[in-house]
Amino acid sequence: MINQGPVITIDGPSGAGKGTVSQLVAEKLGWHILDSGALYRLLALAVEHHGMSTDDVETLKVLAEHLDIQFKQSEKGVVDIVLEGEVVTQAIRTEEVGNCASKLAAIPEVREGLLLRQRAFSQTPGLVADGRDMGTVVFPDAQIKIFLTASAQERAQRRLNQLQQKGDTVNLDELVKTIQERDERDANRAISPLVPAAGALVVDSTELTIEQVVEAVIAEAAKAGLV
Ligand SMILES: Nc1ncnc2c1ncn2[C@@H]1O[C@H](COP(=O)(O)OP(=O)(O)OP(=O)(O)O)[C@@H](O)[C@H]1O
Ligand SMILES: Nc1ccn([C@@H]2O[C@H](COP(=O)(O)O)[C@@H](O)[C@H]2O)c(=O)n1
Repeated sequence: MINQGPVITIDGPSGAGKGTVSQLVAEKLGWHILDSGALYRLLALAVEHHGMSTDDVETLKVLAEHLDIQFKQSEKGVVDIVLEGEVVTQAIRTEEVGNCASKLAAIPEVREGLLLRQRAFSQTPGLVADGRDMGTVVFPDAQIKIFLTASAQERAQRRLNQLQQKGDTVNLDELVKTIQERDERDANRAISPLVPAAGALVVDSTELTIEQVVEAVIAEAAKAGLV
């Protein structure tokens, strides 16, 4: 595998803060970012848009390899996620799409189809990659590996706040249940299960602020001589 520059991997369960922390660390370091969960979510949305069956795994693999996806820097400084010409930045963030993504993510052909696309994000000056198997499978040679977690209750509360800010009506108990179901599926699947990579620093953010988690990651990068 050719790694173009150093890689920091941030894996962990849903709502642990991976995306938020990855974004801030990447901004501080001036590095690229890979939101690998977005790729699984985009595939789930494409499967739904095309009314495809998830039984035909070879066709799913081809779709994963060739899906027309763009991450476009918009004028407002945010990244627009574009699927087959349509901006789907918000549409991929629902719990429903997350669940479909998690079901597709258990199919080996889907993971194979996305593997090289994910590795292609590794470019100089460096990459912060967030997901479930970044440190174990996609970037096993990464210089820094973080496993970011938090209690299911805290993660559900964070998700609730996030959804309420968008004006969605949600129920905390239902969110805890869906989050636990997704964790269970992600951690127990036969291929690339969600586990801390060997040598990963495990950070439990239940009692930490976002800034404290970012500092912990930057401190690791500094220890390794990356900053
Ligand atoms: N340490 C923290 N303290 C409080 N809130 C946090 C913390 N970390 C993240 N959050 C908030 O929790 C919510 C979920 O965070 P985020 O989307 O980054 O999680 P994630 O791990 O990437 O989730 P997913 O895997 O489902 O995409 C966001 O609203 C974020 O601002
Ligand atoms: N490296 C990854 C990233 C994600 N997944 C699966 O996709 C689902 C959605 O991911 P989010 O991070 O956007 O919530 C997730 O539940 C995983 O099933 C994955 O398998 N590997």
